[in-house]
Amino acid sequence: MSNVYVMDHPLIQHKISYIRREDTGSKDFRQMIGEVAALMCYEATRDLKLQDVKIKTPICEMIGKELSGKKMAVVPILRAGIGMVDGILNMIPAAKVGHIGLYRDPETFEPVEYYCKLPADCGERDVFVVDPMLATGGSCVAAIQMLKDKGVKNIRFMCIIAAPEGVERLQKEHPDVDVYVGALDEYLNEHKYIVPGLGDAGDRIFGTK
Ligand SMILES: O=P(O)(O)OC[C@H]1O[C@H](OP(=O)(O)OP(=O)(O)O)[C@H](O)[C@@H]1O
Ligand SMILES: O=c1cc[nH]c(=O)[nH]1
Ligand SMILES: [Mg+2]
Repeated sequence: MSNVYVMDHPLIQHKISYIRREDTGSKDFRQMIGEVAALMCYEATRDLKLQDVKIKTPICEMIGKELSGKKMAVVPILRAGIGMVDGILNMIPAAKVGHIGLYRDPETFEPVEYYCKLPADCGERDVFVVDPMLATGGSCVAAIQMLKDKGVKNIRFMCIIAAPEGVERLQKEHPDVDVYVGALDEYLNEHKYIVPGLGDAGDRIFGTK
């Protein structure tokens, strides 16, 4: 079974409360989503492997450390996932970026695929799938399956707010995928929105409602 890490860092909690507020406008919402993503990326990369490297400072030679693992890619689930990309690239500038377009059908709540463009070598990369919201889990389960179908083996999923129902489904359908959650909320309402949540993340990032 995969691991689920719920963030307890005070800065992350503080910023999530700010974006939850209904009176936070798109400009601040977008900025905070990026900041939370960067902080979560910092927490979610604690286990990256290091190797020794010989370097020379202006003073002397020394053995330093450098990342030794596989190359990485970040894959946002469109649209809302786009809001997390820059924050993660600030931490991992060499990561490549793939895009998976899914929207949730408002009647059936099932994900509908409309776009997929991934780095050609994504099968050789460790992939972070990112989306601010994990509600029923349908979207992230579908996105992760699309990546596995392209040969990606090491996948992590990062979201800012999750419902327990979605986490359970994701763990059941992809037990090999570790999950990084900014805040674990209470339940889904009759429209499958997360309660208390923050509303529709995509609309709030892009100002479309
Ligand atoms: O876990 P689920 O029940 O699948 O719901 C979560 C999905 O819903 C939202 O996307 P939405 O369909 O609103 O698309 P958008 O990002 O274009 O707004 C959200 O960003 C997730 O992708
Ligand atoms: O609460 C929710 C559920 C799905 N998508 C969102 O943007 N918010
Ligand atoms: Mg949306």
